[in-house]
Amino acid sequence: MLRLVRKRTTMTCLFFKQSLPLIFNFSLNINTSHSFYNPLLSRLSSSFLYPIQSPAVLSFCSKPPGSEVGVRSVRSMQNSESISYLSQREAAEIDETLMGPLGFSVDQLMELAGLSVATSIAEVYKPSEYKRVLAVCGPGNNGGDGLVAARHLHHFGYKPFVCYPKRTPKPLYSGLVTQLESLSVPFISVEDLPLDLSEEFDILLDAMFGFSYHGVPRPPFDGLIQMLVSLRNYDQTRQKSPAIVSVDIPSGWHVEEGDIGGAGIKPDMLVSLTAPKLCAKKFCGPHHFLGGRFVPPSIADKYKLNLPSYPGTSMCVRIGKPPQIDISALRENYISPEFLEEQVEADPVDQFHKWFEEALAAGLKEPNAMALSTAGRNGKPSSRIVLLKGFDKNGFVWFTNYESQKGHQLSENPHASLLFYWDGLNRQVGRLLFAGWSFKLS
Ligand SMILES: NC(=O)C1=CN([C@@H]2O[C@H](COP(=O)(O)OP(=O)(O)OC[C@H]3O[C@@H](n4cnc5c(N)ncnc54)[C@H](O)[C@@H]3O)[C@@H](O)[C@H]2O)[C@H](O)CC1
Ligand SMILES: [K+]
Repeated sequence: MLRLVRKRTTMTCLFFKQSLPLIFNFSLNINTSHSFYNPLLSRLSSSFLYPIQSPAVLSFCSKPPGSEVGVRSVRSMQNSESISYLSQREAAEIDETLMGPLGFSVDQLMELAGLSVATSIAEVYKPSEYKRVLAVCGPGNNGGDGLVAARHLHHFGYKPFVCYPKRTPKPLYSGLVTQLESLSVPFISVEDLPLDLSEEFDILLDAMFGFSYHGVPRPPFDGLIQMLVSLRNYDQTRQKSPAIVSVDIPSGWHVEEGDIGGAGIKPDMLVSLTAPKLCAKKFCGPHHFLGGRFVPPSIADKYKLNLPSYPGTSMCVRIGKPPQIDISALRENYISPEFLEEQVEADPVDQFHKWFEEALAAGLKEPNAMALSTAGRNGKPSSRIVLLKGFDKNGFVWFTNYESQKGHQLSENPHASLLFYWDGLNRQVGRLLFAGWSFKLS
């Protein structure tokens, strides 16, 4: 268990007098040539080596020393071997108990299940890349989860489509359909589905069958399942094929034995609800999530459920390890407006002010967070994130503990660098070089 201890200590404001100009770095639009970049750099760096004459002490603040105020524990993710799996009978029994003695309604549980599915998808597949979602919904509650998930995905910024060939004539289901229609979510019949699903959709949400499935699939679901199976087979060569996300059970799989025969759906993501069913042991896709954050302790105790805890207010939690990622393949294509030399403010602080206001207006999280790099007498650099507390023509202000590593390093070597990274604006602003720093007041 990792224990994070946050201490409140004497905070002292360090003020760095800006002695040297800012250099603005920005992400390059890969389609645009930025011939202004070098002249701009050379212009800005021409005064780079001027030594500071008299470091000024300008402003300070300090808080009284306090004691430890917060202890937070971080629970490590349980590994998938120790997690509980339910038989088909247990899953049905839990469902009945929840909706009987425990006082839940099916509407409530379905809403929470569908929301869990939508939030799991949003954790892995961003709408900027995986926008078009086809929810293929079956006749039972698994299909209802799919309808609810489609609604939430719409609100999360996806473009959902629904294929719901066997509608259940109950108010719960017709209500879910009406809600989707009121959002103009298109319903597509099986006949109108494109032959090649991969051309039209980025995510295929498999909400056909859950834990009550038996036997072999009857039409039209046999054909729909086959479409998902063949999609995976023939799309191997494509650069990007749609992600298949299964709700609770990969449809067509035996609820306990899994993909008997090996010719079934191979989802990329499985969202188990309440607890994984036995077939989930056979799931070998990269993303296994748990949803359905409504299990009371009496159920957990009775069925000896050993499940990962949900973080914070999340409606879903990953089971097992996240997939291995090829770090070298991580690459964003930054598309930014052109930034021309004539648009640059003469004073770098004015330019910073302009960009800082843009970062604020864009609603970025903590735009005042900046990497502060310092090195002590031994020349070994260290960086950390600190919060900017103010700036003007005279310098940039943040608070730090005088006794901290950075405090010590700055007392030995007054040179430091600041770097702001404003993701969302595709912009980083740095580096600010300083010489001269203030001393604590109290
Ligand atoms: N407690 C929870 O975890 C909750 C889970 N939810 C979801 O509900 C499903 C289980 O729902 P249920 O209605 O019992 O069953 P299914 O959706 O699996 O499907 C039943 C439906 O399918 C038909 N059917 C069965 N076998 C076949 C077949 N071989 N071919 C064609 N049709 C078949 C059957 O006749 C029924 O009409 C669970 O997995 C979760 O996804 C709740 O939403 C919330 C509580
Ligand atoms: K399913």
